[in-house]
Amino acid sequence: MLRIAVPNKGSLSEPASAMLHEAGYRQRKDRRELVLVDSANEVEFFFLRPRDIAVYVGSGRLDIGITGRDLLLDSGSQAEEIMQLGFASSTFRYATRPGTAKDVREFGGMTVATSFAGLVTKHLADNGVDAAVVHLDGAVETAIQLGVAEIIADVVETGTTLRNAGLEIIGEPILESEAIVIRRAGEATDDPKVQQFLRRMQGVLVARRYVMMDYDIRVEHVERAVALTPGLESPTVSPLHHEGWVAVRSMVPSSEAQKIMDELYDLGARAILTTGIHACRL
Ligand SMILES: Nc1ncnc2c1ncn2[C@@H]1O[C@H](COP(=O)(O)OP(=O)(O)OP(=O)(O)O)[C@@H](O)[C@H]1O
Ligand SMILES: O=P(O)(O)OC[C@H]1O[C@H](OP(=O)(O)OP(=O)(O)O)[C@H](O)[C@@H]1O
Ligand SMILES: [Mg+2]
Repeated sequence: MLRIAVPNKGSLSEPASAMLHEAGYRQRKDRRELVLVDSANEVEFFFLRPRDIAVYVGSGRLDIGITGRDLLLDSGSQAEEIMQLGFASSTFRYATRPGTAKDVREFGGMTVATSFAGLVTKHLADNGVDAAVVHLDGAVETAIQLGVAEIIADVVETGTTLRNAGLEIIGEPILESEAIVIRRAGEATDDPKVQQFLRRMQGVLVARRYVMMDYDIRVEHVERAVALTPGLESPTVSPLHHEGWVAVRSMVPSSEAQKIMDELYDLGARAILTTGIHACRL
C-alpha cells in the first residue's frame, strides 16, 4: 500500500481532495475521518495538518504527501518536492507600514512576525540581518497594529489582506509557493507505485489544461491548420468521405481554444468542435 499524506484543513485541503478524486481515488465524505483505505487502488490516505505533512514524509513514516512549498521549506524536514500541482499559488513576502523599511537589509534591530519562522530566520541570516522573529499562528497582519512587530512575513495571494491592514509589500518575494507533492529526500524515484500516482496526478493536470479539438478542412489548407493545432505529439489527420477534405483531431490548451477556433474558421475549417478531457495518461 502506498501511504499518502493529504491536508485535512486550510486552503490546500479541498483542492487536494478534489484532485485526488479526479485521479480516481476514494476520498473521505466526513471531514472528521483521519485515515482512509482505498483498497481498489492500494493506497492509504492520512489526513493531517498541512504543516505536519513534511515531518511525516521526511521521517519516512509516509511515502508521499501533498503540501505547500512554503510549508516544506519552513519545516526543514528531509523531504523534497517531486511534482507541482498548480493550485494554492501564492508568494511569501515581507510587508510593513509605509515609511518603515524598503529592503530586508534595513531590518536590523527590528522584529518580524510570521507563521513561517523557519523560513524567515533563514532568509534573514542569508541576508546577514540581525532581526528578531516572533512566531504567530495566523492573522499576522494585525501584529503591526498591535505593536508586536514592525515587519511581517506572510503568504500573499491577491494582496487584499495587506491592503486592508494598511501595509505595503517590501522588495521581491522571499519565495513563490504552490501545492506540491513531496517525498523523503534521496529516496529512489523509480518506485512503480509512486510513478503510477504521479502519472495519475499529471493526467488530471493535463485534462484540466487541455481540450480535444476536432475540425474538417480542405486538404490544401491542412498544413496551415495543423500549425495552429500541433497537439502534444502530432495531430491525427483522417480522410473524409467527401473528397478533398480531411478531419483533424488534436489537443489544444483550453485557455487558447476560442482564439484557435476563430483562426481555424478563417482558414476555412468547418464543424470545429471542442470536448473536455476527463482523464488521460501521456
Ligand atoms: N490565500 C491563499 N492563497 C493561496 N494559498 C494560500 C493562501 N493562504 C494559505 N495558502 C497556502 O496554504 C498553505 C497553508 O496551509 P494552512 O492550512 O497551514 O493555512 P491556511 O490555508 O492559511 O489555513 P488556516 O489559516 O485556516 O489554518 C500554504 O502552502 C500557503 O501558501
Ligand atoms: O493576499 P490575499 O488574497 O489577501 O491572501 C493572503 C491571506 O490569506 C491567508 O490568510 P488566511 O485567511 O488563511 O488567515 P490566517 O492569516 O489566519 O492564516 C494568508 O495568511 C494571508 O493573510
Ligand atoms: Mg492561513
